[in-house]
Amino acid sequence: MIRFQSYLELILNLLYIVFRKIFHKSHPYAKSADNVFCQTCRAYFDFTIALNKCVVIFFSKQIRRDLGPPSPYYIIVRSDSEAGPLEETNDPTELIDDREYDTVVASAMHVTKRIQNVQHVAIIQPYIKWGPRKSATTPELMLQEAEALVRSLPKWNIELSMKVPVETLDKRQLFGSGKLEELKETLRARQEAGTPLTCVFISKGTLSYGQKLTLEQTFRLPVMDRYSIVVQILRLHAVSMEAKLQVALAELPYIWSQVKDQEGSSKGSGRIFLSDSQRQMLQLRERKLRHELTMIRSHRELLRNRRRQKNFPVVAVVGYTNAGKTSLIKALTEEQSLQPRNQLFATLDVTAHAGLLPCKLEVLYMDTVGFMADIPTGLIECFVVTLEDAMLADVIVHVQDMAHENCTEQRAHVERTLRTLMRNGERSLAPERIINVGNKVDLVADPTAVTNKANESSQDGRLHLVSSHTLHGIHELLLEVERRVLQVTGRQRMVIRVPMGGQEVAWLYKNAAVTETAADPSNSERLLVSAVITEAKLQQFRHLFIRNRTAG
Ligand SMILES: Nc1nc2c(ncn2[C@@H]2O[C@H](COP(=O)(O)OP(=O)(O)OP(=O)(O)O)[C@@H](O)[C@H]2O)c(=O)[nH]1
Ligand SMILES: [Mg+2]
Repeated sequence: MIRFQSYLELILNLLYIVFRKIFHKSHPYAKSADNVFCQTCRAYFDFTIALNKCVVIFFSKQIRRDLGPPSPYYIIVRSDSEAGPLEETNDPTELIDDREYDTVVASAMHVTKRIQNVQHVAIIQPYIKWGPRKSATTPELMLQEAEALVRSLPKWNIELSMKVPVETLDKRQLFGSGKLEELKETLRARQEAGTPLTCVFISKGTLSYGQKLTLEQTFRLPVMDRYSIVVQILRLHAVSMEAKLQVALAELPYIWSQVKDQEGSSKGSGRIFLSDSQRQMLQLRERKLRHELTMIRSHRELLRNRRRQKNFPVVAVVGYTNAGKTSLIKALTEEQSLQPRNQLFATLDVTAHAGLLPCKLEVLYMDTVGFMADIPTGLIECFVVTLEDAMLADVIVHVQDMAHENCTEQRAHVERTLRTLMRNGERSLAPERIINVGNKVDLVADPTAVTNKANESSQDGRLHLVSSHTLHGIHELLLEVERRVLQVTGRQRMVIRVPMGGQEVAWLYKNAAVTETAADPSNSERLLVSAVITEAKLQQFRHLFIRNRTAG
């Protein structure tokens, strides 16, 4: 493979092109930029992205030999902005079933299509013992969360879990030599005692290429970090094409960071070495994925506008993964098709579910992807598209798992993430838009003590205790949702007296949520219509009917 050693070499090559342009205008081998494969030459072009988005394509040594003339390289330089229209991906499934990509991702992340295969996992939870970078959570809870992640993958068995103190998580070697030898011995002893191990899960956001290489060489087992385990779970749970494409996009920053680490590391090569054509494939893949997701985003926008037109108030249900968001929506809407699962990241698609408030106003509840601490932002960013809908909701219900030991930390993490998301969004995180819900109280021995503690640390008002299983507190929560929806959307409940059989009733049915009609006991020609109506619609009603009537 040929690489430019210096700018001087590049300049010489550019001069060479000019020279060729003048004297040899149409060389048969000089193909246009994006033409990666040259059939005529029966060989490949090496290509790379270099210097200011310039795509530089040049022939390999082999081709130069075939070409004969003593010229150095043929290069074609073209700026990215000149690139032709993006190849349309008519069938996005091609992006999901791509064998060439599968090889790359399997070697970079150990992520595999054979998720359903049995795995025997050893979990190692590194934690910083003291200092400013010490986690607010205990090592025991961190390990529990790591175990819950592995349990979310069916047929993945936890054979061993350990907590290991470290000074810092960023050293080139995660564990010191002594500790590493100790861990190697523990794993070896387990294997010899008959416990098969197929991989080691180091519960750290992302391991650098160097860290992973050392660990794999020492343990002689594939090593995974949180990012790759979460991607594995997301792959398993992604149902819609949108979710699948988002997961696919979430994998790319990880692969690139490993490649970058590898290039920067003096240690060995070859493990996830990417050929130039594989790099090109990844770049093209990223463009296609972004293109597809942009189309999905505009489709979402369309749906959002339609919903707005229909004037349904929207209530987004957000929270830490496994807190019970799907279960709560099921309890609020009584929709039987919803399937809560005791798995992390069970829900990957934002879905809307219609429900009735006690005043009979129809609202849409949006189920969302759960949050989780220590997940690199690159992974979450891909799901921001789906969360955008949630952030535009009228009211946000933040569900918390009261039975979880780490409830307070989980709550703080979700609040932090919401604030970040809001910063980029159109709407502010005003306290009246947030309802805090403490779920799973049926599992808590002393709910009052838990509530008092939670309310003390709460920034956004009181916590509503519910159980999505026993339905305890659900009616009170519905009343609270109703109060907030009416407040935030400027709706009011009213009883309007209208003529029996007049146009007014039809108009109200069309433009407001009519909850009840009854004959007026004091006037047999009148009807009492109870409705929930926005201020704007009320003005319109007055303008259309009351003013006209007065004028008449
Ligand atoms: N005991 C009890 N279990 C609950 C309650 N609410 C939810 N669960 C259980 O908690 C687990 C997770 O529930 P889900 O509703 O899937 O949680 P989620 O927040 O939607 O999870 P993700 O979509 O994975 O982020 C399931 O096993 C539920 O049965 C509750 O009020 N009481
Ligand atoms: Mg869910």
